[in-house]
Amino acid sequence: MSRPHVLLSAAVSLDGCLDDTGPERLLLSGPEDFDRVDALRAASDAVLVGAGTLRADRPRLLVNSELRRARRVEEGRPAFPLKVTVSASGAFDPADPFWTTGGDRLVYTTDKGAGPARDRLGAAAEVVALGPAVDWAALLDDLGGRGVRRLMVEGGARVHTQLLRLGLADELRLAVAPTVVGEPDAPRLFGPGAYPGGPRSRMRVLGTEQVGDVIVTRYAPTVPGTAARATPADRHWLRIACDLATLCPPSRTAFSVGAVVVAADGTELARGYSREGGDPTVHAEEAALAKLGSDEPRLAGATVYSSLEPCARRASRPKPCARLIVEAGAGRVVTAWREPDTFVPGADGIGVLAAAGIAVAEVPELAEAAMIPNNHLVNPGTHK
Ligand SMILES: NC(=O)C1=CN([C@@H]2O[C@H](COP(=O)(O)OP(=O)(O)OC[C@H]3O[C@@H](n4cnc5c(N)ncnc54)[C@H](OP(=O)(O)O)[C@@H]3O)[C@@H](O)[C@H]2O)C=CC1
Ligand SMILES: Nc1c(N[C@@H]2O[C@H](COP(=O)(O)O)[C@@H](O)[C@H]2O)[nH]c(=O)[nH]c1=O
Repeated sequence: MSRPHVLLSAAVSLDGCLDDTGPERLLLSGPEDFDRVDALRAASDAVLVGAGTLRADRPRLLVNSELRRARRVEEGRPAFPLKVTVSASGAFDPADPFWTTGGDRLVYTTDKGAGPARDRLGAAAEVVALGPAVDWAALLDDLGGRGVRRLMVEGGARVHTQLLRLGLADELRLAVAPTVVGEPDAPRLFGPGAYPGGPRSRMRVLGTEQVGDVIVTRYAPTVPGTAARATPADRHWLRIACDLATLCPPSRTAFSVGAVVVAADGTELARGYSREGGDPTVHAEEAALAKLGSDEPRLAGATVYSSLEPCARRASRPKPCARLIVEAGAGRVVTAWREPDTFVPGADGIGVLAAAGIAVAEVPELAEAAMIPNNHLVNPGTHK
């Protein structure tokens, strides 16, 4: 089931605070920036805040522009995005404007929190219990199942911190306001703890703009996931591998494949594609790995992204790519497309990797992109 695109949105002071400690909500954005936020909400299927933000800010979380609401309706969408919140306690005040304005509302909570939440909210919201604890991956799966494609998360600190730490955010859109809060107890955007890749890993900057007097920067995570399910950063690297496949010299007797090797801190180590450099039989993963010394320390724990499942048997070379990956010491493979029977019936590169203890994540949403440069070779009706 596909999860929504998760956009973390926040405004911070120059010292990284989301708010001050006073009773009034601190407006870090100016009018132009609040209008940018309104446009982002209008482009989202759902907007989420934690219960702490509901208590501190009493937000309405509406699309304020009438024109934007009208456009949504013209497109066959509800005027307002779904409003979502998360709570363990289920302690809500039904008089808060979150529950009395806008469109549909949804609460994710624990088995324990569901009773109090239902008692207090009645018909104002649907309450979903996710077990003894709220598991963010399950929450995103559930939203995906409801047709939510774009989720905008508007904080607060604890919610942003968890989504970034878990590698579940596709993008962080951060407005930095020209002000310093200076209070030691003011809430900071990200709390202390371990983040993917550690402090030396760097996100990608997707773009930056000045909006009124704030600077808005868009960041995307780069650190590979660690589990059998692909993360947003994994999909980014795999898209690059699929793009590389389009660079392959054409062939009627071999697949066009792209590969990227990425270290555990999100640094790209090498990339390659089939028949790169005029070698008529070199494979993408082989070409990428050949650019690294066998003593490259970052290979241990690296992830190999390959548009096609690494090969398990080959006629032209002694070692198939699945074996090369095992011998290189990489810990994980992410791939878009299982090898069809076109050239090697029953090839099971994923099986070879799994037998060697390598975690394999498949991203079937990108299979079509991986197939495009191979359309002349495969009949889509016969893919396994
Ligand atoms: N400048 C900006 O852009 C923004 C600023 N803010 C500021 O941030 C501050 C609020 O941040 P914060 O206090 O961290 O609050 P959050 O909005 O992150 O909410 C935290 C609460 O959400 C619930 N929650 C979070 N994660 C889970 C989970 N995994 N399982 C179950 N429940 C969960 C809990 O609710 P419960 O207690 O009910 O169990 C928890 O207490 C305010 O000062 C606000 O003004 C907020 C948004 C944007
Ligand atoms: N203070 C602050 C933000 N706070 C966010 O805006 C929400 C309230 O929106 P509304 O219901 O429309 O008033 C609030 O709950 C919090 O998520 N956002 C920003 O872009 N910039 C800011 O300076």
